[in-house]
Amino acid sequence: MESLIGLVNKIQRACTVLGDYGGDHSMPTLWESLPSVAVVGGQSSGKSSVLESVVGRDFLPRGSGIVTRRPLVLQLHKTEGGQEYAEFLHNPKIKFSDFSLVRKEIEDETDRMTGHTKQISPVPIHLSIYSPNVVNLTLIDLPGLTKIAGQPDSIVADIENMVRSYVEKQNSIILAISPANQDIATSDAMKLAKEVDPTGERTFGVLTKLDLMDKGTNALEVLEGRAYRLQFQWVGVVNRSQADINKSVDMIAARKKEREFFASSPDYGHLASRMGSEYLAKMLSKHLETVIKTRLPSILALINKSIDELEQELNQLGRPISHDAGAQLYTILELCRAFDHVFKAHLDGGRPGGERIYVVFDNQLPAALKKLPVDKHLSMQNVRKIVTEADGYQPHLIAPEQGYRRLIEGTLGLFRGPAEAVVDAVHSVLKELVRKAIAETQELKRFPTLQAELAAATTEALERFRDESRKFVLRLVDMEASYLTVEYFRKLPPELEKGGNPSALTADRYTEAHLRKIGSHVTSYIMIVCETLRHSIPKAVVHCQVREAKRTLLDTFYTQVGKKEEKQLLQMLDEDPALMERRVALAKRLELYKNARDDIDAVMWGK
Ligand SMILES: Nc1nc2c(ncn2[C@@H]2O[C@H](COP(=O)(O)OP(=O)(O)OP(=O)(O)O)[C@@H](O)[C@H]2O)c(=O)[nH]1
Repeated sequence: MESLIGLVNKIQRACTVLGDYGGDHSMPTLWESLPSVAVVGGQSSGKSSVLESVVGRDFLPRGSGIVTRRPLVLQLHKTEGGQEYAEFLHNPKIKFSDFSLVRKEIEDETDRMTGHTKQISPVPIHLSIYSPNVVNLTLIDLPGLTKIAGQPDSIVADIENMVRSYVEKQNSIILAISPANQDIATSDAMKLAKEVDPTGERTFGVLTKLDLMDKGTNALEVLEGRAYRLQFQWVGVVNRSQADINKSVDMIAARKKEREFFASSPDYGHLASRMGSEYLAKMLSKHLETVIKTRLPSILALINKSIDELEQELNQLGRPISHDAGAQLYTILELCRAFDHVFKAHLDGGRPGGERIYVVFDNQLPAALKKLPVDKHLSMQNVRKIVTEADGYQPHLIAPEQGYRRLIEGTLGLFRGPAEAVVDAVHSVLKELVRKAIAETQELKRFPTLQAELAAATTEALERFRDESRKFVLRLVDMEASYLTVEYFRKLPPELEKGGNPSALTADRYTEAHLRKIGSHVTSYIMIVCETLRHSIPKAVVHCQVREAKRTLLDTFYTQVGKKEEKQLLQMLDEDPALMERRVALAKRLELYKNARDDIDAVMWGK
């Protein structure tokens, strides 16, 4: 069975490759749920020394100022034998067996991310060490908490925030390093540990520099848990001094010296079996393994939940665009179809808006027709004027035929206005419905360019339908004026019959009663035409605009799209760049989670 620490190591590496190192809360993070050991302490407290003695190798950068500027995820893999080597995740091809080159690479890789500005970065460096002399363990080396004068406040705050972001996670085991030659009450590590883990249930206290304590004093108060109580026992260590380092005392010698220090110490002899770097490494490894074992089911549950969330969001965003022109054309047509479906639902029902067309026909048109100034046009004065003018110097013989025709033609001209108004009103409704349909078509949301092109194409089509419809309805009005319904007039009582005397007729041809009769005949005729138009205008409008919008709204657009080259098609399917980035990020995160699930499954089934 793969070791549990090995499993977490693997997932951790995948996290870094796929850009999950916590902090970004716009997406589920796996990194934050993985148990790990974070090493914290003030500057010069001995963090690097502890890490090096746990590994048994010199490999960490040294120097003045802030040396650790990026978190270093140090994964130790115990091997059954063979050569010791180190490997960086950012450059897995190189196996370092010279550990001084590892130090150089940590420095270079830190600079690659932060430049030479000496800034800090939360993006971790991953270093794996394979050796028969290590225990399986993952440690995260963090920048030293520092209050040293001369360093900018912003960096001090940045470091503190970064370190805190690591140790405040409930899955983090805190390895708090404090130097024994300093009052524990002033230890930076313990201050932070107390803040994020007040009950001390995930803090391991490590006391360094026991050899540097003033003669006659000892650290038993701390090591025996009386000065600062933690759930786990304190571990004391003795690392190489600066002088040892300068003299290149190797790690094997240093560990031996450390063992001897405790074994021979009158103060710490009774604690010797649980002191020193080797003990610390074994104890941490065991603890980490236990923590991982208990957390694994909840990590798996989190992974499954996150996979669902990520897949759901990815589905909403839609698949990425294919590079094949045929597939692109297909996608565009599918999107148009989706739009057309929504648009038709607005017109035919199911979605609101179509009923407004009926309102135009049922309210707006009758109201406009009612308001027409027919009475004014057929006023006595106007009737007289038109009738007398119509016959010129020749009096009409039987009936004022020309007068009738002119009066009717003139009045019917009034109907052009309401007819055009209906066309425009329906055009506005259709335009609005198209706008709504574009906005409501979920599938189109990610394609702003296609949306704009669809809007332009539909506007152009609707304008064409409107122009056609306008011509049609005006022609309906003109038709009424061109040829009158003769039956109506034939049914009127003949003028002659009334008086039976043509001279009497000529005499009263301009009398008020006669003119009023003409006006009333024309009015009745106009009312009949009005009733006809009230029905035929909506029919014409539906035929030319509404039915056409339903049948052929996108026909011209389809023809144009069919002629486009691959590049132009791709342009039409331009997506919002933020959305594309999001899709890529989600896909990467999903890959991470799926792989992690497979890895965990493999380990659990392998048990
Ligand atoms: N004598 C003695 N010196 C130690 C011990 N631990 C660390 N030192 C020395 O203390 C100095 C600082 O140790 P580091 O391990 O570099 O401390 P650090 O916390 O990593 O320091 P920064 O990375 O600068 O934050 C070095 O000169 C070490 O040799 C110890 O247990 N005994």
